[in-house]
Amino acid sequence: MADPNFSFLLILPLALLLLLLYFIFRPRPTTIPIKNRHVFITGGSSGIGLALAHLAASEGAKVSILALPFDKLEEAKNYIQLSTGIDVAVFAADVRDYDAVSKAFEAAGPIDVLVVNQGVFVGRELEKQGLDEVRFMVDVNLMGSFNVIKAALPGMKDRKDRGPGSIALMSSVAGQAGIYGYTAYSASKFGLRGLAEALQQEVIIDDIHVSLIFPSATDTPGHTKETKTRPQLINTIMETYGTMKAEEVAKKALDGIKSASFIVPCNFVGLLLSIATAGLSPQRSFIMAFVEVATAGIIRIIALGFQWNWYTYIHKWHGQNKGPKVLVA
Ligand SMILES: NC(=O)C1=CN([C@@H]2O[C@H](COP(=O)(O)OP(=O)(O)OC[C@H]3O[C@@H](n4cnc5c(N)ncnc54)[C@H](OP(=O)(O)O)[C@@H]3O)[C@@H](O)[C@H]2O)C=CC1
Ligand SMILES: CCCCCCCCCCCCCCCC(=O)[C@@H](N)CO
Repeated sequence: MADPNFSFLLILPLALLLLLLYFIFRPRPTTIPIKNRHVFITGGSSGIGLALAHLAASEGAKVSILALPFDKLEEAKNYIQLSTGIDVAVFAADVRDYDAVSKAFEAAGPIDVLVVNQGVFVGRELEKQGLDEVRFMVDVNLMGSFNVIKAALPGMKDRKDRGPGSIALMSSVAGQAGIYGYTAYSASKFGLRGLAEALQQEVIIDDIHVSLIFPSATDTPGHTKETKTRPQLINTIMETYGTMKAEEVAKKALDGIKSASFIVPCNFVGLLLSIATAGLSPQRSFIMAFVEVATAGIIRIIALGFQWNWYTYIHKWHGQNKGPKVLVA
């Protein structure tokens, strides 16, 4: 049997740490109701956005979706209406066009939950990627999110006695770690994190709660299209981590929004990454804060293990087994 004094010495500091974190963790927990609320989803015509729109409608939300003016928008509306019986409002706009986005929000009326989900991705090494493709990703994923939030925020702030609001941003695990072939995409998604961390401080007094969602690779029309054109090296690296279903990601995302979590991982790898990159992000669960503090060292070792694995792999791919070639004069 362990010496009781020894157990006490071990448990006491942990208990004190838990107590300290309980007093300091901010912002305080809250919950975001979904039933009978107006949930507005950009990029709601396909993949993760469509699955989320369907799930929110089936939980009794009034759902609006925004996407480019293609047939998919009407198809999505009919699909959700047929399977849930809930009427869906659709708005055709390019998130890169602020005026068009603004008009959509004027027509949509007050929003309780805004999900900024639209996104484009073309995996390719920067050297082989044109600046037009780089700009495309930054414009749609990052600037497009600014356009959407700027256009929606005044109406969301004006909500009188409507209960807590939410702004959720769809990032990616490539927005937590830089991944080979994703210089532009990762930059656009890392950008969302700065936006989200600062925005949460600005809108907390309006009872608006920001969530940043980090899906791993997910089986969607956008993903299927991308895997056909991206370099084989990316496909091989990604294969290790598997692919989630859009419905699974939607469930994790909606649960994260409901519990007003700032960081929302969607699978185990995402959870590891969330702890590894906790940094100065808000934390609404003191238990998670405790996990972050208690595992910081070991998580860093695991992260370094991943880097070791990736770099070894990249060198092998280029026909080198022992790391970078050293030029000897
Ligand atoms: N699938 C994956 O592996 C992962 C995806 N993500 C992120 O999840 C989000 C959704 O991705 P996913 O469902 O896979 O993608 P899809 O390509 O299947 O769907 C993207 C959605 O965004 C809309 N969209 C694209 N460009 C614009 C634009 N300029 N203006 C308005 N709407 C636009 C599309 O509309 P339209 O159909 O009209 O073009 C569509 O509704 C993205 O932000 C993506 O970065 C994150 C991690 C992994
Ligand atoms: C401490 C622990 C560290 C764990 C690191 C694990 C890294 C996982 C990499 C998963 C690759 C999925 C990228 C999705 C890119 C994307 O967003 C898609 N749109 C592109 O298809």
